Amino acid sequence: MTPHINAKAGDFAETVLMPGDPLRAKYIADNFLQGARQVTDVRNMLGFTGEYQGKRISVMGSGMGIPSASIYARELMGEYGVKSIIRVGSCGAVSEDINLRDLVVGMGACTDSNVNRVRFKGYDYAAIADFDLLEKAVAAARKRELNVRVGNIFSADLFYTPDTEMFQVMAKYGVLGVEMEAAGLYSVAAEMGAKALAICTVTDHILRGEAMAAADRQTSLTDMIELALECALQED
Ligand SMILES: O=P(O)(O)O[C@H]1O[C@H](CO)[C@@H](O)[C@H]1O
Ligand SMILES: O=c1cc[nH]c(=O)[nH]1
Repeated sequence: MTPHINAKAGDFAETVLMPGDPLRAKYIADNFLQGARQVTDVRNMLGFTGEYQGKRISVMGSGMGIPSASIYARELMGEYGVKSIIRVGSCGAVSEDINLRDLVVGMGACTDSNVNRVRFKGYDYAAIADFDLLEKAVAAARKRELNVRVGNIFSADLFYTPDTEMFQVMAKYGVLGVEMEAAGLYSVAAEMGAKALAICTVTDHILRGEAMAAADRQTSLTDMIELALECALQED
């Protein structure tokens, strides 16, 4: 057990899907995994392990923001033998050519958080996805003819930022989506010698003020979850 996870040794599979919302973790376990059982519930940050097409896979919530996600990723990779974490999140778009329901794969993650400078002795750490996972996700998306975009995302500390002009800067620099965890998840994985990838569904367009309707949200999340599971299937 760790301070934040009360699973037993061996309860987690080596590959974990990680949404921010613990209830999305339960939804994935209930609807996509066979024989899933709950393995942790500290602070209601639920985690489950089951099977997908015969392969053992886990799913656990990360909470919102880099500090929360970093705790769970660190404990899973450090104490439970987890080798790959695939984030399945939501994000907001800032570019004209990104639309609701698009899937965004975070090849890299910019951030306004200071955590990676703390880790990296004040220098700028380039937070990048594991290339092997990235390749698998892109190949699986092509096979499924999913509309995925691959590139930089931005992991923000503040959901309600006072600096809204920054959204225009992000758009100019080609940021595909704004979310709150990937830049921390990528550096924890690097620190632990493990693999991480963030896949996000565009659930709102920040500059256009659009938000996905509930029915659309369900279908698009399904595309993202199945894509992540397809990647997870190919992990060792
Ligand atoms: O839908 P999830 O995975 O929680 O991701 C996004 O949603 C939350 C903010 O509403 C943040 O965690 C952000 O990263
Ligand atoms: O962090 C997030 C997630 C979804 N939409 C946003 O605007 N920000």
